[in-house]
Amino acid sequence: MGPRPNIHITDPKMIREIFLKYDIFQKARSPLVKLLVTGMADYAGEQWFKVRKIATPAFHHDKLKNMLPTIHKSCNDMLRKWEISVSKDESCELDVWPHIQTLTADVISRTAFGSSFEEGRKIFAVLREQIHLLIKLHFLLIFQDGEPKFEELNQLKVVSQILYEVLRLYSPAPLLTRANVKEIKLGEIVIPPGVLLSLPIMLVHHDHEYWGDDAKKFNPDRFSEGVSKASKNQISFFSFGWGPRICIGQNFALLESKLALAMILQKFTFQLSPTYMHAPTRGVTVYPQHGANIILHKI
Ligand code: HEM
Repeated sequence: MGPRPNIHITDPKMIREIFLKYDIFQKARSPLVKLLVTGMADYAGEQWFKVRKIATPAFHHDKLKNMLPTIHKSCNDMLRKWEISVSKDESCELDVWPHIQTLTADVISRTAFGSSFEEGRKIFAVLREQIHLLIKLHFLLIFQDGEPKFEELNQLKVVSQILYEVLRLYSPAPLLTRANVKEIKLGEIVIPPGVLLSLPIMLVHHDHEYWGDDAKKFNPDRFSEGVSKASKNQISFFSFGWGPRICIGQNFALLESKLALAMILQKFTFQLSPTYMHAPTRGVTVYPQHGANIILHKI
């Protein structure tokens, strides 16, 4: 679309090269996204390097561990509301999508503002522009294949596998874009400067060549030996991007999702509502167009 040539790159080797040469293949965003997202995710060169260096310790394992009680509080608030909803009949139908959106916003404001001012200031500088990225706890979409297999879910390993499989099938960012700042050879192709390169996560994530015959199926087992062994090619999964500019918040997002899911499953069982319509669509991120209606049963 438009006057700029745009090449879709689906070859994992080329995708890897684009992510590694991040100073040549720079992030390219539409003016609309630029309006919504400013900050580290949009910086390049020296400016990016400095901010990333400052922000990285805020996402260190120990820091995340300390955030756990805060995330726990936010999850509890959500679950309390669900308990009130089911209290009369021991079950009820609920569109949980707005609840999940509130949870992600709540966790971010508590973790960013609730910690010491200095720390909060640093984290918030990073998080401010990323709130939209947080609205992506897509675990409910796992129901697309019928009944969920939740019996084994008391093990966090299984929860991780489920989260990765949901991120594979419904990557919140379905496509990443780059533009090269100078002429460069990519594989056998010479690319003049300014060409748009689209990295279609959704296409690569659904490709039979890398994921096998069941590529379109929900099968968390494929992640049983970790992300790198889940597909035939090391870089076939890149919901969080890849390389030096990989998502800084990925462990934060996974921690929050795991905890939320584990807590929900301790208090509720659920089934898909007959009114649920499976129609994931793309806004700023991929989201369930008609909400996520489920029937909750209190345990
Ligand atoms: C499921 C949740 C998330 C997904 C799928 C996701 C996805 C991504 C992706 C694909 C990128 C790379 C974009 C590119 O290369 O063009 C990215 C970068 C980034 N993400 Fe996330 N993200 C998530 C959660 C978060 C959270 C929770 C935070 C902050 C707390 C965050 C902060 C960032 C930042 C700051 C960058 C830019 C990093 C850099 O340029 O060095 N993300 N994210």
